[in-house]
Amino acid sequence: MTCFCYTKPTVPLLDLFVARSKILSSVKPVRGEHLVALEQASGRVLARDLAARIDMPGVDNSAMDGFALRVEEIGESGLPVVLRVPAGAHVSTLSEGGCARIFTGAPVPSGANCVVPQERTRLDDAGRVYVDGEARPGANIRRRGEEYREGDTLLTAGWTLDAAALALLASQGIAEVPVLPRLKVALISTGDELIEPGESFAPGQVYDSNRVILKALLEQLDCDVFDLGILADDPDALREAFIAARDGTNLVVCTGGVSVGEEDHVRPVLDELGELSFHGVAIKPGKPFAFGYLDNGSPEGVPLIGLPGNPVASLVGWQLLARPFVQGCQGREVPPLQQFAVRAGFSRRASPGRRELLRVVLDWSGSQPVARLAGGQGSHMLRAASQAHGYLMMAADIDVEEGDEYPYLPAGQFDA
Ligand SMILES: Nc1nc2c(c(=O)[nH]1)N[C@H]1C(S)=C(S)[C@@H](COP(=O)(O)OP(=O)(O)OC[C@H]3O[C@@H](n4cnc5c(N)ncnc54)[C@H](O)[C@@H]3O)O[C@H]1N2
Ligand code: MOO
Repeated sequence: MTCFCYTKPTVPLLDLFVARSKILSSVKPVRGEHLVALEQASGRVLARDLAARIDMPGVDNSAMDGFALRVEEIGESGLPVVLRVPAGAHVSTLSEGGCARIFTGAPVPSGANCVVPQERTRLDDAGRVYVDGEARPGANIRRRGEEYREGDTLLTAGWTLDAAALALLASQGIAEVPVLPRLKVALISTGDELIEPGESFAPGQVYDSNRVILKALLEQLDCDVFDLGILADDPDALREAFIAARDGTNLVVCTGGVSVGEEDHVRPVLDELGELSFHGVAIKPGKPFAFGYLDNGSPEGVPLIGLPGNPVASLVGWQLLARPFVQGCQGREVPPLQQFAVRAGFSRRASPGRRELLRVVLDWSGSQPVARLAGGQGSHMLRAASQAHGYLMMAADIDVEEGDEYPYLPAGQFDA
């Protein structure tokens, strides 16, 4: 008699932080660099350290609209205005016994040692300036090079060129920036039940939500995404797609079909076309996360990340494991997980053998924030995930007690 035995030997699940260091130790940053125009550089990753070309500020200049003068010449009889210095003027010289009308950002004339804001001055009919209150040498003068000097490092290799970084480079007159190549990522959904948003729905079908958000998340990180669409639960289709995906890409990401049922083909096809590194992480949701390599003739192969099909498990697997791997491969610095202690506003039974990442909102109505469940916690329940401010991370096998503190992971850290 043939006996179908579904109980396979249990492979121990990897602890979340062990899985994180394992995947991060596999990072191989993209190589090569090219120049892009500053206005095309938003979100790109800097390929080399960049040094300042000019002192900042480039010249001693005024921090205020007012009058530049010599402190020691301030007296009862006032000072005549002998110069007018708007921003953009050349550096001039202040003659002895006079003061200069000056504007914010304008070069302070040599000889002057203080700028008095106009609100603290009076002007008489003869055009002489009188100072109210104290004036100190150096006041309201931004000194040449006080922020940094020519040759100082401005930004280091691996820096993400966000708005402030671009402004810094523009302030140095830099018009082109050396950046790393974009990471090329192939993206695949698997599942006979999946249909595209916008298509008409029949009971039993499921709209593919994972691919939509993964594409958006990869693009937010400035990856070049090759969207290979939805595949049937069929090993031949998956094999063909993996073979197509491994050529000319730096990474393959797929969702669904990564668990242990006979309709789950990711792991067997990966075993056939490459090598599994690990499969199964002790988190809920997100357990059947898989990481390995597809052979493509190169010594390293192409990394493959298999995310679970359940939508919240896919999102959590992305945020905690896939995203830091992508950042590392892009040449970016990978920040550690941000977490701080927050009180639970509920009690809950622990999940056996897995850390559970509860989707919570923070209630700030009291003196301290309290975490409340954002809604249903099933790994198929996207509504609570969409409304959550973050995750309260429960330890495996330890119940949550209302009023006790637990690590809280703000969701904002997972935004690009
Ligand atoms: N016998 C066992 N069954 C399951 C286990 C297990 O350990 N033993 N693990 C469970 C866990 S945990 C998860 S998570 C899921 C993940 O399974 P798969 O990665 O194989 O995903 P599928 O079976 O293909 O789909 C699961 C679920 O998610 C829906 N889905 C799939 N893809 C998408 C998509 N792109 N967009 C939206 N929804 C998607 C799919 O329709 C299913 O409902 O396995 C458990 N089972
Ligand atoms: O990852 Mo699953 O239940 O842990 O969704």
